[in-house]
Amino acid sequence: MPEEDQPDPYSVALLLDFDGTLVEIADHPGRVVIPEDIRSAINSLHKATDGALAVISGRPIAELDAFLSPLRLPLAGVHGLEIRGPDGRLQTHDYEHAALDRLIEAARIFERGRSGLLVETKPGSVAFHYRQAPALEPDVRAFAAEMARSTPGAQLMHGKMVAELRLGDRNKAHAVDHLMELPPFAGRQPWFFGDDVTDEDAFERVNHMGGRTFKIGPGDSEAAGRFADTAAFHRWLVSMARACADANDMQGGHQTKGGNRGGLGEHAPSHNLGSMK
Ligand SMILES: O=P(O)(O)OC[C@H]1O[C@H](O[C@H]2O[C@H](CO)[C@@H](O)[C@H](O)[C@H]2O)[C@H](O)[C@@H](O)[C@@H]1O
Repeated sequence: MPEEDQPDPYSVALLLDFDGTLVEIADHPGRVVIPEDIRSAINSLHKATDGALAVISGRPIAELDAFLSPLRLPLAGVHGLEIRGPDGRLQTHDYEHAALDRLIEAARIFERGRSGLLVETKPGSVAFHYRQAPALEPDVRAFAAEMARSTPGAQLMHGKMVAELRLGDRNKAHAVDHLMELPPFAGRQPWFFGDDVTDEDAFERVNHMGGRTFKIGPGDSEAAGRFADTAAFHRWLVSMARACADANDMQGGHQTKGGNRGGLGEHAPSHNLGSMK
């Protein structure tokens, strides 16, 4: 890995997508599992960066908390509609609740008799998962497009085996903007990691901010860097966390600039931080 691809925990903010990035894609949204070494690496890197690590996901914050427990991290949920900053304060962007009720009602009717279709309802959003019935894709896309046309303020997004209708005019770029204005994120270089088309808004924004962007897996992307798959990203994340822990041990776990980060010391070489392969 080139030296410039090795983050210095003192100066970067790590922004991580959840599905396909921190967890492997599963056949059902409720069946994802966060590997213990990844939970532990996230915890170490959250400390090493003085708290400048956040998860930015399409899932609601309550679900992310449940999967990540006992970690309690800065989070952006439902593609930026919900944000919980480092101080623990939750902010929710407004949307028309009556419009969501109408979307849910129509979705439930559409779902009837379509075996394998999963309708997921979230604050400000309805998602139609067809992973268990891929033949439904054209039908789902046509229905979701029609609902988007007939619902003022609805945005249609296509993710991995899912079509999603969102209200509230937010996307992951807004989440990046919001978090990067807050300490300890402010003033750091954002590094964003994601696997899906729903991460593209954030890739563009982070590129524009002079940050680093990494796409996980195949597919066209605005991201400048790439990991072959989720497993490759996990190896890199774990090696980076280990390097931070080793650097901290070398310092005897002493207080470093900004507190006891459990991270690399001010003068530690950045090439300790592992490889992307
Ligand atoms: O922004 P993310 O953290 O990547 O979340 C995107 C969506 O992830 C979930 O759906 C996806 O993952 C499921 C589990 O692996 C998979 O079964 C599904 O096909 C994928 O689309 C989640 O259910 C959605 O709410 C998120 O928006």
